[in-house]
Amino acid sequence: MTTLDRITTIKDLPIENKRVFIRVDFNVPLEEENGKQVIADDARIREALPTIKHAMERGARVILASHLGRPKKGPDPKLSLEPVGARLAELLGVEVHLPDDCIGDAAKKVVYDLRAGQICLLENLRFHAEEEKDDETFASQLAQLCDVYVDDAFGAVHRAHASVHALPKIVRERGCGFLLEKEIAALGKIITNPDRPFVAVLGGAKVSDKIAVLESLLEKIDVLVIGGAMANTFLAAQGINMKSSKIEEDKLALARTILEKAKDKKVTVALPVDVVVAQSIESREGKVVDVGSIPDHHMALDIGPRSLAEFQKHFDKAKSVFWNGPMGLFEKKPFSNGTFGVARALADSKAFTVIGGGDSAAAVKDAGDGVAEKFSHISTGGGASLELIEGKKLPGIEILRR
Ligand SMILES: Nc1ncnc2c1ncn2[C@@H]1O[C@H](COP(=O)(O)OP(=O)(O)OP(=O)(O)O)[C@@H](O)[C@H]1O
Ligand SMILES: O=C(O)[C@H](O)COP(=O)(O)O
Repeated sequence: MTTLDRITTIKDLPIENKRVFIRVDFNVPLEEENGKQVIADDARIREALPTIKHAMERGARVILASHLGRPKKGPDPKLSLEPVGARLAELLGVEVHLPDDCIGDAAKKVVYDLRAGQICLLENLRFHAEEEKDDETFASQLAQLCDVYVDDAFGAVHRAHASVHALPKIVRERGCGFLLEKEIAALGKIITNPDRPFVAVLGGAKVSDKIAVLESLLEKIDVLVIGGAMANTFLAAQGINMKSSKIEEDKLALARTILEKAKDKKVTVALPVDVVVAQSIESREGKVVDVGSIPDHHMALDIGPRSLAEFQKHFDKAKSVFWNGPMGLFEKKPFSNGTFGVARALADSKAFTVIGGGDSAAAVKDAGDGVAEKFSHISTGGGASLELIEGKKLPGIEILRR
């Protein structure tokens, strides 16, 4: 359910002077520089600031908790939240206390010493395997730290993990932060009550990752625009020889079924008419060819300019757009024009534009100054936004309802 029905927002929770546990999603991309872990994109930290600031200003004792990466065997220094704490301290201009564990005496000591308006960030929740098992004992150890629970970790609400599910189940005073509220409102609007025409733009690497979302979108949209490696499979399904392009052979029949369903539902499908090809993903330059004329030993790595112009016609008429997945190998310059072109075209459209996280959100930030700011909503959740669009009930949201 994509509404805030029966969910209390932080504004209405009794947080003054209380110990308030805020589950955030600080699972940020890291890069190693001179042996140190450096944050490559701090968007998820910035997006959580309104909730954190609100709690501090209202005199709460703020306990932040997050996962980072997927540690397999207990604590891993490379996945410590310490660099995140340092960035947060810079952004807030206050000290952020960092206990070296999220439960037990280390955490209790720091949390119980907090005064009103002070803040701490617990160490990576996934250093305990119990987090991903939704373990109730682990959740009760976290519950010992707090009086009030706030979930602002949209990127993690599709996970039934202890800090997003078992914990709020046992904390009576619970609700959502401003980011979760904003995400539910924007994604909810686009799937429950979109202004029409409603255009979905899907791309990325695999059809298999997006079958469920594709099928559910077909019930709601007017136009389906497909690009990226995903389009290769659809073009091959129509009998086009994609030569060395990345395609999913075992999804050709499924692609045909989706195209038939789209026809039944009167959904217009727009596929690339030209592509940028090269002999390898390492090639320094690409060549634009029509989709039916890909030379031997060449692969499609981006959509071409005519495809972009065709897609643009749909964007110009659209009133709502949902975009997930890049149009090509956008990380490499010769193959980035299609993705950046779609980003700029959507930024300039008058439609309500929503990006479903992941690579497309990163691409929009690289597309040029001011492009990202022009989107109506860029979700901080990849998997979570897709599952919400599919119409699934997400455990971290449902558990907050009264
Ligand atoms: N034609 C293509 N050939 C090869 N790789 C491609 C092509 N088109 C897109 N890609 C690659 O697909 C990857 C993105 O695919 P993915 O399905 O993961 O996208 P996403 O859903 O936006 O990301 P996330 O899973 O992080 O939410 C990018 O690394 C991109 O370079
Ligand atoms: O980055 C994400 O999509 C969220 O933080 C969830 O992370 P996960 O896929 O490792 O559970």
